[in-house]
Amino acid sequence: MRKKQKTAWKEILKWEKEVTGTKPKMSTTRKILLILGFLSTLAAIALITVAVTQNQPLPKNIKYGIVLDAGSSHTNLYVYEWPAEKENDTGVVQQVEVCKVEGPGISGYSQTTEKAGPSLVQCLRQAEGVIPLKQHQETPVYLGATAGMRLLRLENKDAAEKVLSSVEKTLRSAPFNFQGARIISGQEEGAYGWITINYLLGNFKQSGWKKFLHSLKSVSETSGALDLGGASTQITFVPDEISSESPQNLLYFRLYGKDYRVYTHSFLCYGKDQALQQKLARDLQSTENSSLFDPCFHQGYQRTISVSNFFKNPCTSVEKKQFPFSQLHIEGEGNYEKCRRNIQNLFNKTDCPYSSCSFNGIYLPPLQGDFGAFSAFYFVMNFLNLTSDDPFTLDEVASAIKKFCARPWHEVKLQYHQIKEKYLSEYCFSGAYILSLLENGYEFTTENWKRIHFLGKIGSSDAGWTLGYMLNLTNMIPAEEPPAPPLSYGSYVGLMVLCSLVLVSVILLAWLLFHKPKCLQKGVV
Ligand SMILES: Nc1ccn([C@@H]2O[C@H](COP(=O)(O)OP(=O)(O)OP(=O)(O)O)[C@@H](O)[C@H]2O)c(=O)n1
Ligand SMILES: [Ca+2]
Repeated sequence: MRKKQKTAWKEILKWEKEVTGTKPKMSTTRKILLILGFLSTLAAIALITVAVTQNQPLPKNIKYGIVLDAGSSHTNLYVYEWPAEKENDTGVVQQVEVCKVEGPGISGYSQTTEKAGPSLVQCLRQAEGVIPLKQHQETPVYLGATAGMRLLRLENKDAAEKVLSSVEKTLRSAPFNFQGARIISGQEEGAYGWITINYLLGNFKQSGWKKFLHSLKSVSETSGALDLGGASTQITFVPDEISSESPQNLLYFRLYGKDYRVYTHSFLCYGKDQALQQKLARDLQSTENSSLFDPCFHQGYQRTISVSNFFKNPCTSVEKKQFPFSQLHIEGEGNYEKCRRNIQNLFNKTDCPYSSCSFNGIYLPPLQGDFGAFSAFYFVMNFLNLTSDDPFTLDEVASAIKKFCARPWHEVKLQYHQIKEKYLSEYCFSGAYILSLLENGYEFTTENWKRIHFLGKIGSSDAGWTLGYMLNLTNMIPAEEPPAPPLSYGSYVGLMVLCSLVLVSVILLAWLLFHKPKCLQKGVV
């Protein structure tokens, strides 16, 4: 190979000697240019190597946090993780584990309060397996209880305190850093749900073009949050203009250097389980015997409820009445229209002391922007196959629910035998209730219906209040935008490579122009 090359060179020299009649000779300028070119190439290579190696991100230092969502129907334990050095960035915290606690929500332990804490042990063990042993002690653990415990506190304060003590005892005995177990307010629940989805959607901190484009628009580009639980429901959004009519519904946040004026309201007793209880309590008022035909259950479905326990609940106690029977037999009729009319009675639209209201005389400013609807809004719509990316119209949704409600129970049960009977039997009611709440309660129309997005997860994280709660308690959302390098690591390296390539090309071009190899000279080619 080398021999071949040598011969080729000899040939070229010979040919050059023949053409020019002189020995090939390189001028001093060319020599300098050649050396310069060579040195520049070396410099460019060195520059890229240094950029890539010196600025490589350090090995990730992961932090963890645990939040238990003690809901009315059940408790979920969430484990979150984030890179320590990016703590204040938006969208860096993500859910890595969720564990559903066996049995009822903690408010379900009102008769056996000492068992509330131990019910959480299995999920705490699961979290121990996910988080590296050496980080257990530094991992914060929070428990927030929602509407189920708010109701228990109203019904029996002592029992509610005992349940909280029991869960606190268990959480303190876990190897993590216990940070508190408390009942959060409906306002907090709404606000943290709104923070969670906007954090996960990346709506708080914008960079580059997005920031520029958004600065041109006057409206705040956040998404509203609709949360439907078992015992309460929350609506939270940034209205177009805020009036100070109902200060208890307004919250002010400063996040990443921007002010947000947020409207929120939590309706206790309007979660889907308590709404059903309320509906049954009203139906009972006009019942003479122990049988009740219910249009919101499928035809052929039967359920028996105990009347004595029924009115202990603060959501139904106003309807309390003496009945000559202790058991009530409910029989399904499967009639969607009748069910909607029946549910409508839960929303009192007559009195409104403000410029506009949702229902029961509660202030609601005009709806604004997109909404993320999660928890039971998602569970129910997902079951009914109504959550596709190409959104269904309000009419399509109504007719799908109507069709589902009209199906006989034995057929539904056969098709969905894997689904818990409690859930399955109530999807007809829940579908109708969701439409009533959104259409009659909040007054969503055919037009703005398409701005509701039913979502279970955003990325790997569940939509819900827990992430926002942890972000707030760990001070992970700064009020002011933290200073950030103008370029990301990837863009920086890319730019270095591009500049180096341009540099080499310019030098090569200059060399070619000065050197003028024979092949580029006129007449040779
Ligand atoms: N696959 C599922 C899961 C849950 N549910 C129902 O959805 C409702 C709400 O669940 P969730 O959002 O978990 O409510 P909680 O957090 O328990 O209640 P709250 O927020 O009111 O305290 C409950 O009635 C539950 O039975 C459902 O229909 N289908
Ligand atoms: Ca909930």
